[in-house]
Amino acid sequence: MMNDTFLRACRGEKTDYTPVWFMRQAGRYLPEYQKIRKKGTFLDLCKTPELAAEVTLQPIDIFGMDAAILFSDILIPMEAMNLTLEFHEGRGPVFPDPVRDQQAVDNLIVPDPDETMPFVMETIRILRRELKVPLIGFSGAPFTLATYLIEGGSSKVFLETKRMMFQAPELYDALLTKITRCTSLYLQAQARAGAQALQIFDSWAGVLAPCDYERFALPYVQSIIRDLRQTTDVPIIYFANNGSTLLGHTTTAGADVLGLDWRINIGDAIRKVGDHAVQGNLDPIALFLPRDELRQRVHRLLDDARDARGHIFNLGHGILPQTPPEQAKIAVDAVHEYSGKKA
Ligand SMILES: Cc1c2[nH]c(c1CCC(=O)O)Cc1[nH]c(c(CCC(=O)O)c1C)Cc1[nH]c(c(CCC(=O)O)c1C)Cc1[nH]c(c(C)c1CCC(=O)O)C2
Repeated sequence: MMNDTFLRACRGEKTDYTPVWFMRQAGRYLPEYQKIRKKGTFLDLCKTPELAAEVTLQPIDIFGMDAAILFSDILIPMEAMNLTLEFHEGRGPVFPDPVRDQQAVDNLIVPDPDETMPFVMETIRILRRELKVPLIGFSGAPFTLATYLIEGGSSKVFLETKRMMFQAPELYDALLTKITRCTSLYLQAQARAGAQALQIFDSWAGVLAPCDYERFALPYVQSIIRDLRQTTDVPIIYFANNGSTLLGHTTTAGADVLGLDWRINIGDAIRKVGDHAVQGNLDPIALFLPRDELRQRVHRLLDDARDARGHIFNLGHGILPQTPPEQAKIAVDAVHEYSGKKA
């Protein structure tokens, strides 16, 4: 029997209880992950379907989340676009050749996802055979992906990205248009392979002024979602991190579900986003609260979200590597018990 509570909540249908999963739920806070990760590099793990599937399943088996998220990374398709991608321990992703001029944009290809990323599609097929909860596929949003390409890795102030927007808007648009096409095809391929929902991560949307978000980030997300609506009916989740001041815009992205970070009260957000389902939004560091306070936090969040047209409990951003696994368990159980899941 398939547990479809998560998919029903995405579509705004009534559910017996509130479904829960955590962004970055497969990862370094789990000793079980560390054990497999030790055998090779992060990119090797992403590209080995049996192992990627195994680490995807770990949090489901350990904590009983209501959805699984494919183990991969938003930057994997950037490699397929013809870029060199490295992960440096302690520093995160690095693109040694940043994309900052016309020639670098011309060098990018729009890859066939089935040919260039067969390991992703194979991981999805393995997972669909093994899972009893829905599988979420994902991508980065074009703006967020572009920041890594233009900056050459992670950034704090995004000077090079904003400089390109403001001083070379045509170059910026050419780059974003290629990333958008790649992402659209990549998500469609994930749905064809068996992904049952798709999440678009816009991790850096919140660094933009609303007028720049509207011009330089939102149209590309809208374009991807329009394409997806032509080819698949899986629910689409759009997570614009640090985006509570952008809700007037993000509601026009075309998604079924809006992901929320923790900087806004979820009840206030629900009043603003009308007929969308919402996903979120516990501060990931609230998982470090003493047990009873953590449980109370979870209860309060569920109370605040009671008028939602669909609520998927999640963190407001990814779970931190330092999180004690037993604290994740307390939160998942609290969501299930308080929202009425039968044992
Ligand atoms: C911005 C971003 C990235 N990747 C991702 C985002 C968007 C979400 C967010 O905002 O957090 C998305 C992502 N990355 C990973 C997943 C797997 C699925 C899951 O959520 O469990 C997902 C959905 C695995 C990962 N992606 C990465 C790891 C750690 C790799 C390791 O094991 O050493 C994992 C498990 C590496 C990664 N990947 C990225 C960074 C900045 C880093 C290094 C920083 C860090 O260490 O947290 C880019």
